[in-house]
Amino acid sequence: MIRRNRIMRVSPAIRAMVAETILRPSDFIAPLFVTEGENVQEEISSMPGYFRYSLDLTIREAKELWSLGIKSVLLFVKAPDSVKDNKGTEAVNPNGLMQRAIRGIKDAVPDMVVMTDVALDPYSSYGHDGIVDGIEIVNDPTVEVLARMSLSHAQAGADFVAPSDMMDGRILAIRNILEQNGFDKTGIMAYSAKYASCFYGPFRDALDSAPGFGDKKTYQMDYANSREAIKETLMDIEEGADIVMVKPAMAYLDIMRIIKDRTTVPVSAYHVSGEYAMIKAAAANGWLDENKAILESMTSIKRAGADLIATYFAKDAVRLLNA
Ligand SMILES: NCc1[nH]cc(CCC(=O)O)c1CC(=O)O
Ligand SMILES: [Mg+2]
Repeated sequence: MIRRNRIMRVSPAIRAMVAETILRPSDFIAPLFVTEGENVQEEISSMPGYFRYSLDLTIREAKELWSLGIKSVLLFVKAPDSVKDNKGTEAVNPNGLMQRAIRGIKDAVPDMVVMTDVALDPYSSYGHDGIVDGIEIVNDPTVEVLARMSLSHAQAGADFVAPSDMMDGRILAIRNILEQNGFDKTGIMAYSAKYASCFYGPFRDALDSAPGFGDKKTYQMDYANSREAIKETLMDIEEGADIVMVKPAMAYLDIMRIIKDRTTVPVSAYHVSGEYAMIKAAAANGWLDENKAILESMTSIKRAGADLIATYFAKDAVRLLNA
């Protein structure tokens, strides 16, 4: 025997020397769920250990994330039913919860890269990402609202808007409205290859945003497909996306690898709510070691090509890296 592969695995020191994939705090984007009120902290039933926070506590959380070395947050808001409609009225309210949250976080932690979810579902009386006509989610009227929504986030101080809606043409419309209004330093992180996935279930609990009828399969992608992910992603880049995203993560690492190899912009993964819930549930039963599962998952996502990882485990992962 002249080829002894195990030599490179003999000791922790040797393994560290040849490790190809190293996680860093700045790899992570921490999603935050903001709700109305003061001193409100509500645990999400299907996401144990993860909370909706009122703005005051969201700001406290953002400060802590920054102190740990996390450079970016991705904001979602839980809108009360009373402001939901079929037009996205609240989505463009300059004093809406999202707009206040952006200003609050940028005031308190100015260097934090604030990214914002752009889609109508938290504001939709139908729980859909766009405007509903009959049983259809209509594309072009939705794009028009998403563009205005993005502008209002930029005006509030968002560094990146993150359209998660999967309407056609929204990246171009958003880039145009930002340019026309002088926001030439506001970026777009496009959810480009976003699949219609059961793994978003806990997130919809968090925001009370489950679709009231049907599903999202006429706009989000069919998980049977991979080449379509290339088409979607290359088009988003042509339209002006600065970062593209593959979502969910663990069941889509093949897509991540393809997208990484076919593009030259940073690629983000979204390790979604159901992926978080699976690890939490197994760990709670003593069936998985939670910390090990987190590090293995995150390292694998990065190894597959992700430059950035949005994950509810961001804080845990960084604590583990620093431990
Ligand atoms: N468009 C809204 C949106 N933005 C991010 C997620 C899912 C995130 C997660 O599950 O963690 C969703 C839900 C959906 O598309 O139904
Ligand atoms: Mg698209």
